[in-house]
Amino acid sequence: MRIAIDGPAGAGKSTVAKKLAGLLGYDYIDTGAMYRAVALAALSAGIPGDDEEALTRLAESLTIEQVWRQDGTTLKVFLNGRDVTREIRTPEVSRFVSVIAQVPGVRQQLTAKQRAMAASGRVVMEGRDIGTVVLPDAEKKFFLTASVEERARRRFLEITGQGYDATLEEQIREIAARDARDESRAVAPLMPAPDAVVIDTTGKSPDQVVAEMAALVRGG
Ligand SMILES: Nc1ncnc2c1ncn2[C@@H]1O[C@H](COP(=O)(O)OP(=O)(O)OP(=O)(O)O)[C@@H](O)[C@H]1O
Ligand SMILES: Nc1ccn([C@@H]2O[C@H](COP(=O)(O)O)[C@@H](O)[C@H]2O)c(=O)n1
Repeated sequence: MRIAIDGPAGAGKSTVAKKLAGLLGYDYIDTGAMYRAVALAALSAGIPGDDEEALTRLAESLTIEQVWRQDGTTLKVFLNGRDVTREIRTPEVSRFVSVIAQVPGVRQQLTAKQRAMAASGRVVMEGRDIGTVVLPDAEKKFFLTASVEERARRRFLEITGQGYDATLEEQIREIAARDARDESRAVAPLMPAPDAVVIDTTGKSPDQVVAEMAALVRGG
């Protein structure tokens, strides 16, 4: 079974996707990490966000690998063989990623790589367009949501918990800006697939959300 999980930033996709994959013994693929790897490579190469040709060539040339340890927590991301797991999460990459994600050629390149990665089945894949574009015939599709304030609060707690400086207002602005770009882009805009189960995670713990999803997966 291929399980697609989509939704906006901070809805809890990675958290529940890892737990669900661990529970089912499935592979886990974080497609946002792949867009982040392209953004990191573009920043390093000094390619601007509006150079669609250079960004597309770059996305085509990169080797992006993910190594998932089925302990329910550990995903490592490698860019051309180098571990970039931490580097792809910097604020600079987070600001740039939804810009390069608007480039149709970049999306085409990454979609092809993602389909190849899911070919074995038994996979939980999360992102923004998995149920609509990457795996439109996935056996189970979920779309997670939560209010902007709730998602920003979660991100704020995560960042400050790691010892970094942040304000809630700045997180609300950043998440709202990313939502706007993801929802309005011409190719593969963020939206639920017509056959996705929509789950509002506001006020629910990750374990509650995973239990809800696992019941739906097992129930067929
Ligand atoms: N149901 C939940 N209740 C409370 N906090 C949650 C819940 N789900 C996730 N979180 C927390 O919210 C933060 C964001 O979650 P996560 O990274 O899983 O979101 P995401 O949808 O994958 O975001 P992004 O698309 O930006 O990667 C994390 O700190 C996580 O621990
Ligand atoms: N299938 C996807 C996945 C991600 N994106 C873009 O990447 C950004 C970062 O994603 P995270 O899940 O790591 O936060 C996201 O804001 C999208 O712009 C995408 O377009 N399609």
